[in-house]
Amino acid sequence: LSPTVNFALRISFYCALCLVVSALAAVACLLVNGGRTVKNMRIIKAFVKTFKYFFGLRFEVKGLENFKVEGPALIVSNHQSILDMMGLMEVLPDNCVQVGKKELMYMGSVGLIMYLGGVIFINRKSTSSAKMVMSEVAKTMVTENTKVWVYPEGTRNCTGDLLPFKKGAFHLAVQAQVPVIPVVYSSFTTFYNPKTKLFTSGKIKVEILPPIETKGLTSDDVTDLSDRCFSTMRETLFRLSGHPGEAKDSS
Ligand SMILES: CCCCCCCC/C=C\CCCCCCCC(=O)SCCNC(=O)CCNC(=O)[C@H](O)C(C)(C)COP(=O)(O)OP(=O)(O)OC[C@H]1O[C@@H](n2cnc3c(N)ncnc32)[C@H](O)[C@@H]1OP(=O)(O)O
Ligand SMILES: CCCCCCCCCCCCCCCC(=O)OC[C@@H](O)COP(=O)(O)O
Repeated sequence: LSPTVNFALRISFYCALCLVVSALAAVACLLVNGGRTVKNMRIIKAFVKTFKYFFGLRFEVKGLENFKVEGPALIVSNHQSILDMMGLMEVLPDNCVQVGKKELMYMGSVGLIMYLGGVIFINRKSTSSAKMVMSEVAKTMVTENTKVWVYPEGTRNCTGDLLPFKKGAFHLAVQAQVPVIPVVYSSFTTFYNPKTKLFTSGKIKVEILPPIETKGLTSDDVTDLSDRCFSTMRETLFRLSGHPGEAKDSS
């Protein structure tokens, strides 16, 4: 098979798997929990955790104990590909919902399963409405004791580096006065590259970093908090991906 055909087949298979399994999982969620609730994430996680075996992907996870903070927290991680849903579900703590773009809601059964799992949809094209939704989330995550997972790059990026962070996630953490827990996935570039049509089996290193406290911080500290997270995550990304040189060059 030519690499292009092989890539197309594997990606199509991934999408088909997501669509079919989402439909099955939606039935399970409705039967068990009856509607939209973060409790459904446990069911979704159990299904998605089997996907890695179809693609020969292995996860090596470090730092899971850093999720064991009492109460709500904001989790931020790097976003490389639609394949990230496997890595997300590999480590997802209980009572945790994700922030996603609203377009995802219209992906058939995949949109339905996200809705049932409690995913918070934002309109990226309207900063003011996205900010409003996220301020609301800052309140509910405290009263309902949930964790929130945000991809602060705001879009997929499979270059082996990080895009500059959007601020919304860090405003959210400061408004809710909850700790920020960074999670870093090693670069996919050795086994997955949509530009060169590469998609083979591979190993992904995942590291959950220690929580960064935000108690007492105000909106004036958001940029600083975001910059701190960015530099620790970028360093970790290069270390996990085995490019220690790049970490030095980039200062
Ligand atoms: C069973 C099988 C199933 C198979 C299938 C699997 C299903 C699995 C189920 C479930 C998994 C679900 C997985 C979902 C995955 C989704 C992934 C995505 O969709 S990633 C895209 C969306 N995510 C984001 O975009 C990040 C969040 N974005 C932000 O936070 C942005 O900041 C945003 C949208 C709020 C604004 O973006 P701006 O482009 O306008 O950029 P800015 O620079 O950040 O903001 C502009 C100004 O507004 C201020 N600002 C932002 N937020 C603020 C706030 N809350 N309060 C006050 N000021 C704020 C900022 O400080 C900035 O101002 P100054 O430049 O600093 O002066
Ligand atoms: C109506 C039928 C539509 C068919 C859809 C095919 C199903 C595809 C399944 C893939 C499911 C994986 C979930 C993907 C979540 C994700 O990773 O979204 C990417 C966006 O966050 C980032 O936005 P951007 O990079 O800016 O497009």
